Amino acid sequence: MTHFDLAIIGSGSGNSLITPDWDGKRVAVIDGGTFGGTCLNVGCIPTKMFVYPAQLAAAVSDGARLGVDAPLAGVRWRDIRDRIFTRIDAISEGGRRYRAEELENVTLYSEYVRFTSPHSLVTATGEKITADQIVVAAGSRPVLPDTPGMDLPQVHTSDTVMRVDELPRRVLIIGGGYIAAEFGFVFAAFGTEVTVAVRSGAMLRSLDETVSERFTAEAAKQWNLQLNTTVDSLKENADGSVHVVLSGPAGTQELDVDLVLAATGRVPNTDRLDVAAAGFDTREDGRLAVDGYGRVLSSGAPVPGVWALGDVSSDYQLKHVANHEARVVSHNLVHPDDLRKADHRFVPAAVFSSPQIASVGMTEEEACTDTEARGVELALAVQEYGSTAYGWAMEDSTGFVKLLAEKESGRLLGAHIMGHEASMLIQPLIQAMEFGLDAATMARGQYWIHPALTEVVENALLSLKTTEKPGRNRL
Ligand SMILES: Cc1cc2nc3c(=O)[nH]c(=O)nc-3n(C[C@H](O)[C@H](O)[C@H](O)COP(=O)(O)OP(=O)(O)OC[C@H]3O[C@@H](n4cnc5c(N)ncnc54)[C@H](O)[C@@H]3O)c2cc1C
Ligand SMILES: NC(=O)c1ccc[n+]([C@@H]2O[C@H](COP(=O)([O-])OP(=O)(O)OC[C@H]3O[C@@H](n4cnc5c(N)ncnc54)[C@H](O)[C@@H]3O)[C@@H](O)[C@H]2O)c1
Repeated sequence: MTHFDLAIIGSGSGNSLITPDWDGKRVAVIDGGTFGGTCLNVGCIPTKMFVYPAQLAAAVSDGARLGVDAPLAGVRWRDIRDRIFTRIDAISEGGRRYRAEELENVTLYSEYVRFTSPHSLVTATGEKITADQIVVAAGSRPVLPDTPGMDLPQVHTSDTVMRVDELPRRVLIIGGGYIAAEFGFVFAAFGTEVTVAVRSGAMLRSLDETVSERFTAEAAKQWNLQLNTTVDSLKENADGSVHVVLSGPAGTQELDVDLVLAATGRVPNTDRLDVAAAGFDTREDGRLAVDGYGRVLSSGAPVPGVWALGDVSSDYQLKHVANHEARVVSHNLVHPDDLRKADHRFVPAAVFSSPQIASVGMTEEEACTDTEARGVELALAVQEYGSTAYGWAMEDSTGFVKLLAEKESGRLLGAHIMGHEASMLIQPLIQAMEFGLDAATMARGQYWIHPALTEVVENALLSLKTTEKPGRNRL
């Protein structure tokens, strides 16, 4: 039995908890997977490193529309893959080595672990660990549908698909969420024939309805998008390809593909931690239950010295949220008399597909319910990229900014952007929401560079027709 001041389960966002506050104290970092967790190894970072070259390839193909004829000579998948993972694997290994070998007060256990009581753990090889404080940052993992044939080696999840040896000629993606949207774009831009099978009638259904509707329409132009469709079975053909049977509105369809990507959501890793042995509460979807300070709950009450953060417990499976929660827990671990709460009021997210999407705050449906319940009027504006000078330059016909605000106060309730660099355009709107800047002041209280694409945000704010008086001088 080895005792620590702090034990951290998970080296993703959990790794950032080892601040100078812990110098001279005994810390255990426990991770049975690849050091650095999901975002670094199989998530945000490698996907975006594929998305960027995909954008280059797509821009070349799109050039003819603007009078630039530049044929795409080819995409070197292996070179792209190796460049990405040479860089990432070195970062992961460097982080592992630093924790395992260079920090004297830190012990790294490269094993999976489970609870035996609220403050004691046992590793897969039977090593017993106890700690005064434990942080569960064990993340989530992909979940596969129970379709016959899902165990074929040609079936991948986001954990493995980025490392395949060859760019597949034909891909089936199952699911209509974030991962389907991003990988659909990457594969299609690289020249793969992409079929996306979605159970419901639209992609990205968790997002604002206008975004979901318009993105689905754009996706249908780029991929063989099969809506209201289930995958009935997958079978290996003699040539190593996969025979797929789908059921949809047109009846049964059959097709052959070279690779299948299951992008059907992620489940928290709580079930592998035996949290029942520690008496911790879980939510209906399996997440570990925490309070606003990140304290793990047991029968609704915080367990002293046990914390959780990130995908294993959060309402959001997003890295910037896991990072924020890690900062909150990091503070709370060493300031028991001055606990901080996580701020989940305005959590933004972006989907790095084509078109790109970014959103923050309420969807239209949520804003309608919210304003109705509070008896206030809702203001809504949809501003097309194509209505601004930069939109003309791009000959853009799909991008838009949608804003939702309280009519009288001009307080922004939600912002949704689809189009070129949506993830960057949204940042001033996130800032306005977080710092309470009203729409009219935001629109007229500052200069907007002409003719930058940000003018579409300025015009969307002006189009809101809120009735409030701007709080600062008009420019
Ligand atoms: C393909 C993909 C793309 C993504 N893109 C984005 C993006 O662009 N932007 C964004 O904000 N988010 C993105 N995400 C989500 C983001 O990666 C996660 O929200 C984030 O990484 C979660 O961090 P975490 O610290 O909670 O968990 P993780 O980083 O998953 O860390 C958990 C660690 O715990 C270890 N572990 C689990 N169980 C045990 C156990 N019992 N014992 C010991 N160790 C254990 C695991 O091995 C893992 O290393 C993406 C996710 C995926 C899959
Ligand atoms: N850019 C980003 O921030 C980013 C990118 C990728 C992933 N992520 C995070 O990772 C999470 C997981 O991504 P994801 O795309 O796997 O999940 P998701 O929840 O976004 O989408 C899952 C999709 O699979 C469908 N589905 C679920 N079970 C199914 C089944 N049995 N058969 C057919 N379809 C099924 C759902 O209806 C949905 O369309 C995301 O929710 C997101 O939080 C974020």
